[in-house]
Amino acid sequence: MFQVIGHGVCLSLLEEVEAEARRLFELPARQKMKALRSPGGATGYGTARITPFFSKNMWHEGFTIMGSCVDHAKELWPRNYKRFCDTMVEYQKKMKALAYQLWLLVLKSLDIQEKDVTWAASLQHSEAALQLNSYPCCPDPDRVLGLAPHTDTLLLTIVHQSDSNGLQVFKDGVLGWVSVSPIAGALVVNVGDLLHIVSNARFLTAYHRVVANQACHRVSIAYFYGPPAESELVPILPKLQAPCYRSLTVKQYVSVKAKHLEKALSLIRI
Ligand SMILES: O=C(O)CCC(=O)C(=O)O
Ligand SMILES: [Fe+2]
Repeated sequence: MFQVIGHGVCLSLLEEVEAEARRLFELPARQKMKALRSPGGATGYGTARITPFFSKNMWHEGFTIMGSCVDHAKELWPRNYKRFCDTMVEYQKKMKALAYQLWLLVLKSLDIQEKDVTWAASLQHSEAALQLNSYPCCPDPDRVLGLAPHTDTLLLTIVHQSDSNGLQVFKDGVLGWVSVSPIAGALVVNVGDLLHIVSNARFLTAYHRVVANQACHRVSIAYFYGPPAESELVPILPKLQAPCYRSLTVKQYVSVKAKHLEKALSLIRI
C-alpha cells in the first residue's frame, strides 16, 4: 500500500465525489433502501460483501457502481439524479486513466514488457467497480469494526479517503496495524490479490481494515481495477524463479475468494 500525489486528478473533483457520496449516505434510510443491492446483484446500496465471514458487526454502509448508476440514482433522487451520475462517470474516467498509468509503472518496476501480459490490452475494456463507503460516527467504537480485515481481490485499488483516520494496514513483525493517515489531495493505492499473483508475490497484497470513529462521519471512495473475468492469470517470472501460484482465470479466482476469503491465495499456492 502506498499513497500517490501529483496524480493529476483535480482536488475539486475529489471534493465533489466525496460531497456526492455524503449526499447519498445522508438520505433517510428508507430512501436508501430503494436502491438496495439485489440478492446476487453487484451494484447498489448495502452492507459490505465480506459481512457473512465475520461475527463482529461492521459500522459501515456502502454503495457500489459499475459503469452507469442512473437506474439506482433515479430511485434515490427521482428529479435530481444527474449531478450524482455525472460526477461518478467523470470520476471513473479519471480513475481508469490513473490506474492504467500505475499499472504501467508497476510493469516497469517488475521489468515486464506490456506485450508479455496476454490480457494487457483488455484492461482498457474491463469493467471496474466504484465503491462508496460510509462509516457514521459510532458511539462505542470498541464494540464494532468499520470494515473487517481483508485484502482487495483485483489488481489495484485507488482510494480517496475523507480527512479522518480509520484506515489501517497490517505490517508483519512488530508493527502490526498501522494507520494510513489522510494526506490532503493524496490517493491511497492498495496492491490487490491479482497483482500479488501475477507479480509472483513481488508485490504483496495489502491486508487492511477500517476502525470505527467516535468523532466524525468518515467517507471513502474506492476504485477497483482489474482485467476482465475471462483473463488467464499467469505469474510472470524473472529468470530462474519458479511460479508460486497456479494459473487460473480471474473468474475462477474470484469464486475461490468468494468462498474462502483471505485463505484464497494460500489455496492456489503451488
Ligand atoms: O474506507 C477505506 O478507506 C477502505 C475501504 C476498503 O478497504 C474497500 O472498500 O475495500
Ligand atoms: Fe479494501
